[in-house]
Amino acid sequence: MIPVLSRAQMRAFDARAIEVAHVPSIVLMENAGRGAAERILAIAGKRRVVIVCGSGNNGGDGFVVARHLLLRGGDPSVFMCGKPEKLTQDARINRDAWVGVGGTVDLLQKGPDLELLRIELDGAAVVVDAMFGTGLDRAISGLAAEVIELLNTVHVKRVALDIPSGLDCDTGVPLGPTFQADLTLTFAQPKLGLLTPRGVRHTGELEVIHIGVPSEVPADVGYSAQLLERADVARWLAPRTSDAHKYSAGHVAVLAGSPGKLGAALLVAHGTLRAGAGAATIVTWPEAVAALQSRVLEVMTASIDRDAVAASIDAALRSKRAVVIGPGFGLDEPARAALAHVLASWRGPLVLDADAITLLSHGDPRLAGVDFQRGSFPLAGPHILTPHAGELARLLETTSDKIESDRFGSATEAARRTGAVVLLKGAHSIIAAPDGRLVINVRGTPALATAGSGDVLAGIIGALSSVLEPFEAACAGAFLHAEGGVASAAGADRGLLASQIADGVPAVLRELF
Ligand SMILES: NC(=O)C1=CN([C@@H]2O[C@H](COP(=O)(O)OP(=O)(O)OC[C@H]3O[C@@H](n4cnc5c(N)ncnc54)[C@H](O)[C@@H]3O)[C@@H](O)[C@H]2O)[C@H](O)CC1
Ligand SMILES: [K+]
Repeated sequence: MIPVLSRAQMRAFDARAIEVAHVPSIVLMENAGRGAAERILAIAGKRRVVIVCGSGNNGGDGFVVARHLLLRGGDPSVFMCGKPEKLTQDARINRDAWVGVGGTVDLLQKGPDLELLRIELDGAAVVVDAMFGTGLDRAISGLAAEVIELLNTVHVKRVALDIPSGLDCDTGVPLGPTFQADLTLTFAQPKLGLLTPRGVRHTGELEVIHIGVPSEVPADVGYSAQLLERADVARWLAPRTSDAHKYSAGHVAVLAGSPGKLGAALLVAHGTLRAGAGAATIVTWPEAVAALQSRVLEVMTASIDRDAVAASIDAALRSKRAVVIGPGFGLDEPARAALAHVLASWRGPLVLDADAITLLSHGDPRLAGVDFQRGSFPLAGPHILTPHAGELARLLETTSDKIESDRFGSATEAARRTGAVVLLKGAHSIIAAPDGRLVINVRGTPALATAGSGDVLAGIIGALSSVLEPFEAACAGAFLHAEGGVASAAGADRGLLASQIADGVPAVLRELF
């Protein structure tokens, strides 16, 4: 896993690299700028690269990029937006080094100067944003804001150094006018704000440039989250042994579906089986069972007697390894009674999704005996909640907008309050544990935003939770779901069916082992 840092942690990181690891800041800047220049040269070749530098260290990186491009046969052109007398020490050294190799700097000081920038951008291959990085602490205004608006309109590949100027480093919320990058080359470690759905819209593709800091530094200074990597999932999941039989691989009960919403139950079961469960049983309402019997081949069914909810669920859950509850299950009294009984009696892995989360958020004391809003820990056992922003907003009694503005904080808060692992869905799913661990899955494709996608995810996690700890099951589930979608979408950004996401999973598993 790759540590993801906040603004404050990034500052501590720099300080530690400089003071404890004795890597001078000017060396870090050189490594950052040279690494970025290599990447930009690969895109632009000999074509023009326009670099706009601020007066802080982000601008310093920009001067280093310019020098390396020029020395390797590129065609850099440098503008400075900011007062030369405000250049930081390292930025000044690198401005002078750029001038020393024959470079020039065009100062942008007033509106009409933008015309020169516009002319230079015409026909350029790349524009590099080196205006603000982790030092940004307020909305960009004045001439710098006009520069950003101009850069955002030109048809030139936009590359941001470290962070797109204008984006909040911690939340990914644009503070005002914000550079719209196609590619962000971030230095040393990914930053939190680059990985939220809002942040991603400004970040574009994300690449990390190593700047020569010893690898133990992030752990020394602490980090807020971790990026999930393929190797993590490969380490957790073991290949099946040759003597596996269907029950040793785990039998998952799926409490889902209701008349008119049978697809949800089928998709959960499909996801469960594709992710390696040995068997799946859909446990649902009698009329849903009747309708399912003509449709399912690989899945078993059991019905919940509305007059004997507890007894019929007990019978259906006997010898099951994990339970998934919620998709299409309903919000009526029998559904509530079923959920209350499962919460009170089932002590194995439990994945709560969709209607189960909505029922929980109504705060019915019969469900868990405790009120979430009072900050207690009502869910006992290895539980995983898989809300989207709207469901989490209901659970935390807030708005989706507030959740989206602080996804990391919201997921962490929900995990702390419920005592469950919380997977917050979205363009980048995040997984929070009650102990504060936070993991981000950046894999996936826009094609995953399709009806039933969440049902498949719940099913995949259900299968994994019968063989892994809940936190690992949720992380690995997010990975398999995303990669299954990528495999089946085959490059398309839409048109994917939820069942195809599940169908992509076995090939992803094969590649992992
Ligand atoms: N990660 C590393 O190890 C390295 C990072 N480097 C680069 O340094 C920047 C951070 O540089 P810093 O000088 O701290 O700040 P900025 O350049 O981002 O900003 C300059 C300055 O601007 C002021 N400011 C903040 N907000 C505004 C605003 N809205 N309008 C006007 N002025 C504003 C504030 O005072 C800032 O200090 C990091 O991102 C990397 O790119 C180094 O290369 C070393 C290695
Ligand atoms: K920048």
